[in-house]
Amino acid sequence: MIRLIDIEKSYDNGTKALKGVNMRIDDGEFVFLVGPSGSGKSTILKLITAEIAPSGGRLMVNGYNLNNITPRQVPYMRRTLGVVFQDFRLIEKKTVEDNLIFAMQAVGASSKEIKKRVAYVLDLVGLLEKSHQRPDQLSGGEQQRVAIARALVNNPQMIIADEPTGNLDPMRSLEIMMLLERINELGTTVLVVTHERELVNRFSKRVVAIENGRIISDETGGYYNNETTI
Ligand SMILES: Nc1ncnc2c1ncn2[C@@H]1O[C@H](COP(=O)(O)OP(=O)(O)OP(=O)(O)O)[C@@H](O)[C@H]1O
Repeated sequence: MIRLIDIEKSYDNGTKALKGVNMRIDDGEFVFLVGPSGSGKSTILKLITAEIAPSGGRLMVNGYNLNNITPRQVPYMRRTLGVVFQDFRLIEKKTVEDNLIFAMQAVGASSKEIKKRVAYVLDLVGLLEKSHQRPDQLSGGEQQRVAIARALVNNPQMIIADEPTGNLDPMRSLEIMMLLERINELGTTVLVVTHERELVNRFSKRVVAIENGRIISDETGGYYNNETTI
């Protein structure tokens, strides 16, 4: 579960990026976070991943209180999150399979666990037959599916996807969103930051809209209409 209570964030140069944000995401939810450029979406994600600290308010992430988390606890907190980026961020020199194996070895998984889990997640994202290819031999949509598999491989409580379809055409974008929906149906909480109005409107999900550092709407299925400037 994620809880932001009266969260404020001011950057060193004085920019007030968040002005009293309250948001709660329960386990098992699927949430779109939308808003115009500069509204504070990335700031929220960076707070959740503990890349930056809030200037005020309280922040809880999957059982960790980020207001007083110790540096030693941060890697454990991050293991509860799987993060997916717009630009995939795969290791280009490693095969698809090796990208996933590397992520599991980093948390000390056994060879037996790795073998089983890697095959399971590659099958889930539909890429089992491409497991020995390198990312540069795959399409953008396939690379994003590898990145999603990697985010899932250590079985996080939550997937955070930051503009996951920003580099993809509409058809591939829809496929990626449907894959995230399926992952959510299997029990993982999903938070997706996106600009893509049409895509959001195809799914009847909770949409949290932020503008100028404040949440202006939080509704299921209904908000993301034409009057909003995203
Ligand atoms: N490191 C930083 N130092 C100073 N100001 C920053 C920093 N990062 C972001 N900001 C400012 O904070 C505000 C919110 O930025 P943020 O990156 O959270 O927006 P965003 O909604 O993610 O935008 P985009 O959709 O363009 O990625 C903006 O005014 C931005 O200029």
